[in-house]
Amino acid sequence: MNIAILGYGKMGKIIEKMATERGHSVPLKVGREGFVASDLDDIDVAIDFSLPSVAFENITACLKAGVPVVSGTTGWLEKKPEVEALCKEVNGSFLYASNFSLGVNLFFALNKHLANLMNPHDYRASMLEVHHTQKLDAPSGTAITLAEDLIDNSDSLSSWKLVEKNEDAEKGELPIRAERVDPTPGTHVINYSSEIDDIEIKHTAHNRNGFALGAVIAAEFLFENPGIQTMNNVLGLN
Ligand SMILES: NC(=O)C1=CN([C@@H]2O[C@H](COP(=O)(O)OP(=O)(O)OC[C@H]3O[C@@H](n4cnc5c(N)ncnc54)[C@H](O)[C@@H]3O)[C@@H](O)[C@H]2O)C=CC1
Ligand SMILES: O=C(O)C1=N[C@H](C(=O)O)C[C@H](O)C1
Repeated sequence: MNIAILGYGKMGKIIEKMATERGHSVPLKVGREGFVASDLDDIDVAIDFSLPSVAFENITACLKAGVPVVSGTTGWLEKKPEVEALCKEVNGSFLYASNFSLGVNLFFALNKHLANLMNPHDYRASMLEVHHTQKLDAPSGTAITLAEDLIDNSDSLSSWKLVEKNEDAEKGELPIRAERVDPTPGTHVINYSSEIDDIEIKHTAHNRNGFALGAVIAAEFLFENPGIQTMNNVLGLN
């Protein structure tokens, strides 16, 4: 495939390496200069790992040009319903994931199962995410997915809150703490605490390779399977 990489930063460079190793070409790499519609001629799929402030514009430009888009940028999700509406209107293809690594997608499934198991019991849930200091958004997109899935499987929680200390959350709120420590690629911890004991699950990314490989595999899948897709569909985790 001819892949366009929108956002040629830390992730974009690894995605280029993974895509090339899997036999794809990367004729278009876009940085802060942006792009125009004609740059997308001959592009089969675009992969956007850019900035929260430009992701929406990049994605909608691709969809309007008839180019399928894999979106990994976090921190812009209030506009995702608008993107999905546009995607349907133009009969396009779009796949967003807050995290493309196989390990985190398995961790998402584990989180839902654990939340369901813990639901009837008297434990206080909390979350910690740790990332590098260049990260622009907090909490991470992955933490938001984990929080939404946990809350969906809990009768006592109805929302999440970004906090300095767990005690800053009210009843019914899942506290999420965000720490910024270099060079952390991404760590997520979910803790259930009682007077008697703690239960904890943790995912630690050792590098960014899993995110990049997952994004290229998602692009291959989207090219073959048009429409609005998910990582669960890509990985057969449904
Ligand atoms: N979903 C996932 O699995 C993952 C998502 N991410 C997310 O991907 C995004 C990028 O992460 P990094 O590569 O670490 O950031 P980065 O800051 O290293 O790279 C972003 C790049 O976007 C470029 N850029 C600026 N304006 C642009 C424009 N108009 N169009 C295209 N590119 C433009 C910047 O010059 C920069 O090189 C972040 O939102 C991050 O949270 C990161 C890792 C995994
Ligand atoms: O910005 C990052 O680096 C990461 N962002 C994604 C997120 O916000 O969850 C995925 C991963 O944790 C790395």
